Order: sequence, then C-alpha cells, then structure tokens
Amino acid sequence: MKSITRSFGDYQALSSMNLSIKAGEFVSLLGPSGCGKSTALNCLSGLLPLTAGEIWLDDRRIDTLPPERRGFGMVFQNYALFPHMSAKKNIRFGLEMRKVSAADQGRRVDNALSLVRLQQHADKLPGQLSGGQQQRVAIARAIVIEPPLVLMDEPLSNLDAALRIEMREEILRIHQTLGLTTIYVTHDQDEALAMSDRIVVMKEGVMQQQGAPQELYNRPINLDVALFMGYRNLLDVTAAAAPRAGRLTVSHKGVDLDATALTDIADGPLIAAFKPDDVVFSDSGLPATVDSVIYGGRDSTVKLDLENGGQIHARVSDPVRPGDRVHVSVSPEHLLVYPRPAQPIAGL
Ligand SMILES: Nc1ncnc2c1ncn2[C@@H]1O[C@H](COP(=O)(O)OP(=O)(O)OP(=O)(O)O)[C@@H](O)[C@H]1O
Repeated sequence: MKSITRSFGDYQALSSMNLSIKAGEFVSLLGPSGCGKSTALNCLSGLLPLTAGEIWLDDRRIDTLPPERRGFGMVFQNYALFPHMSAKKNIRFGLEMRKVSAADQGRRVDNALSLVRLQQHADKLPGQLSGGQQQRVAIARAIVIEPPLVLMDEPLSNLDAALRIEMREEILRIHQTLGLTTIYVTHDQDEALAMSDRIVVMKEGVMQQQGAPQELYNRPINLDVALFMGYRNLLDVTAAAAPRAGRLTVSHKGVDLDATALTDIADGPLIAAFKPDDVVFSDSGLPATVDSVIYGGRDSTVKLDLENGGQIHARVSDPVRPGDRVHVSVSPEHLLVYPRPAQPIAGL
C-alpha cells in the first residue's frame, strides 16, 4: 500500500497509509470503531476505490482492477452466505465463477470442508448451522479459491466469548496449514495480540504504529497506542527538563518515580502510563488504600485510591481486601512517559 487515501466528501477516513505485507504474514489492523480499518480493507479488496495512492501485489499494480480480478478471499462479520444454498454449494460458488473443472471443484470443496471440519454438515443450509459453523463455511469459501491474500473483517464479533477463542485457533491453524497471507481487522486488542505476526494500530484514519505484538504491548509509541494496549493507569507527572529518550525521574505530587521515555519529548505537561499487570505491592512506593477487589481465579483486579489523589487498577495475586493500606510500585521500564494531550483524558 503506497500512500493510500480514501475520503468521503471532506472527511478523510484513511490518510496516506503505507504498509508492506510479506507472503505468509498474519497482519491485524487494530483500532477503535471508526478509525478506518474497514475502509483500508475495502480499498484492498476493491470494494472501495482509492482517492489517492497505489496498491501493488508483487510487481503488479492492482488498485485499478475490479474486486473479482484481484481474487482475494473475503470473510465478513455477518458471514454473507447465500441463504438458499447448502454449505457445500456456498463453498463451490467461487470455483464455478472461475470456471474450474467439475472434478477439481469436487476435490477442492471436499478439502476445504475437511479443513474447517464441516464434512458432516455439507448439505445443510446456512439457517440450519450455528454461528460458528456459518463462519467456518465463510472461511472455507474464502480459501477454496486459493487466494493470494485473505481479508477478514471482524469475523468473530458475532460469536460468543468461548467460541471466539476457539475460532481464533481455528483461523490460525488454517492460515498456517495453507501458508496463507491474511489481513485481519479487529477492535479487540487481545485477539490481535494472540493471533498476529504484526499489528497495525490505527486512529482517525492514520496509522499510529506497527510491529510485533510484544513490541506494541511493551513499547507503545504514543499515548493513544498505550491506551489501546491496556495502559489504563495514568498519572500526571512533571520532569525537571524536557525528557530525552531513555530512563528519567519524574515527579508525581511530590513523589519521585523512575520511568522511561520511549522518544524525546518536548517541554510541557507529561503523563506516566502503566498497565494493571505491572503494579506490584512493595514496602516502599506510592501509599494507597484498597477500594475494591474483583476476584479472578489466579489473580484479582484491585482498584486502589492513591493517598495523594487519583485512582489506579492493579492485577495482583496478593490476598488484599477493601480498606487495606498498601504501597504500590511499578518498575521503571514499565512506567512510560508521554506528552500530555491537550484534550481531557478519561481516568485522570
Ligand atoms: N460510505 C461512507 N460515507 C461516508 N463516510 C463513511 C463511509 N464509510 C465509512 N465512513 C466513515 O469513515 C470512517 C471510518 O470508517 P470505517 O468503517 O473504516 O471504520 P472502522 O474502523 O472499520 O470502524 P468499525 O470498527 O466500527 O467497523 C468513519 O468515520 C465512517 O463514518
């Protein structure tokens, strides 16, 4: 994707996106509702023409081709199956359109049905299948054409929580078995972290950061990406001088905290962000009182009132109860400092 842009009237839903994807990669586009993920996917598939930019597949420019000539497999949130055709016929349809020989059609449909484990249900209509089974038909239909690229737009969001987790594994298994190249749109950070070789985080039509899941999770480049990655604890802090990238000491209401800036930061108000997972109870650190405890089996999510103002969340295995007084600390590499945005932020 070379500087691809898509506008609706004056509104830029996708701004100058540059991205290269290698064969065999599983790449997620991640971001909140309205950030332009589906727009990017629809531009790739050819359902939406570009306002500017180019799309290339290997050495062939494809943004000028209609969707059927790009030949990508698509899987949508609502399955988009033909309701009057059996599972088998839905899967076969793309092969008939491509004039694949009858013998090959039979073999490829049978392979696809067995890959999504639906052989027993081949003759059922979509209405006779569960949501998860319908999505398997949609996946089989997308892969049976042996596409150079599979595009998936929130394929699991209509399924219940347990089935979503199961289908994540199924999709990855199929991706790996067939050596597919997959672009996967989701607003679910856990899903993106669990499935992807690479995650692209978007906001308001602009790509914010791309990288391996560990990179985005541990080193979010700006506060928007950090918030999206679950850095829900925010503290107003100050620094003696404009922070340079690296370790630094910041002050929160008179208490010094060792922290990390991932980039150089200009002078001005700052925020320190950290994940509930990174909070530890210790002998020193910020004094706090336990407000509430939500038991979660291996660990608990604890809401804490900081003694000098503000509330934070911790995920800990320590046995604490509401009213307990504790000290909390966060190791410097997990306490990340960013410029404070001008607009108000929830949680501060
Ligand atoms: N046909 C259209 N006409 C006008 N605006 C549109 C159109 N399609 C999308 N938009 C706008 O473009 C922006 C990006 O939409 P898009 O569907 O790509 O978001 P998204 O990140 O996929 O969101 P969601 O997760 O809710 O599907 C939104 O503000 C949306 O209102």
